[in-house]
Amino acid sequence: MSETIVQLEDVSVFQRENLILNEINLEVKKGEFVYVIGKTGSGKSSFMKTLYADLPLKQGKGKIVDFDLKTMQEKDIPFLRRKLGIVFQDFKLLLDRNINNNLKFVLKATGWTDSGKMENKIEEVLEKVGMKTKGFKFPHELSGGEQQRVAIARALLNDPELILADEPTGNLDPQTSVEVMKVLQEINENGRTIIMATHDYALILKYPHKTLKCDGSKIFEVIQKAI
Ligand SMILES: Nc1ncnc2c1ncn2[C@@H]1O[C@H](COP(=O)(O)OP(=O)(O)OP(=O)(O)O)[C@@H](O)[C@H]1O
Repeated sequence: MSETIVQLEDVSVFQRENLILNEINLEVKKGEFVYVIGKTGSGKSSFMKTLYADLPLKQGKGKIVDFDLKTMQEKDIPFLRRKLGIVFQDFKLLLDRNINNNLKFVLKATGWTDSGKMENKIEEVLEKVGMKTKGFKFPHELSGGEQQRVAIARALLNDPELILADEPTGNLDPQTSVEVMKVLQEINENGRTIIMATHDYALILKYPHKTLKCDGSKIFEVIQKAI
């Protein structure tokens, strides 16, 4: 029986007092790759934020990688985030240090202390995204696609059970988007669960996966032809 990574029952998503999405019922199993699509302002980011507990779950039931979104407290959030790898559109690398030190910073912040182990882990994740030789470079010395690959490497540092990617190709040209997508695809083929919000229909057609659409305060599965 495959493991459930996300389970939402009758969930509503609010931004302040405004209802953005409601009646969300969803199950994501280990190893799935799921897209979240929808027009600007339809609630994709709000949905993703609910999953990583940036927006509190006020209505409905939600479980994500063993955490109960309804009952979890502020102090539990860092522990949830350690089980997730989060990738944003704007990379969010620290500009004042090189790639190795960006990754080391995250490892130290999440409790790693052994220098040798940290170095091995950094090499391992950079290799996974094809950036093994670039660890000494600063973010501004890398292209957008390379920076996003580093951001994906950073998301892999703590072997997350789920990767949440919010418009990861939003700042990239079509060719670079495909390269970044290939990295995500490979990570998924190695068993990692991925939920990715995107506007990029070309990518969805090229790499078809289960697709959820946000529209009219609802989120529902669509088949390729209907996108
Ligand atoms: N911090 C906030 N405070 C209040 N309202 C917000 C906030 N963030 C988003 N909203 C509102 O919530 C709605 C959904 O926004 P959201 O960012 O989730 O949409 P989206 O589908 O991700 O859009 P985009 O594709 O442009 O990123 C919009 O009406 C937006 O104005």
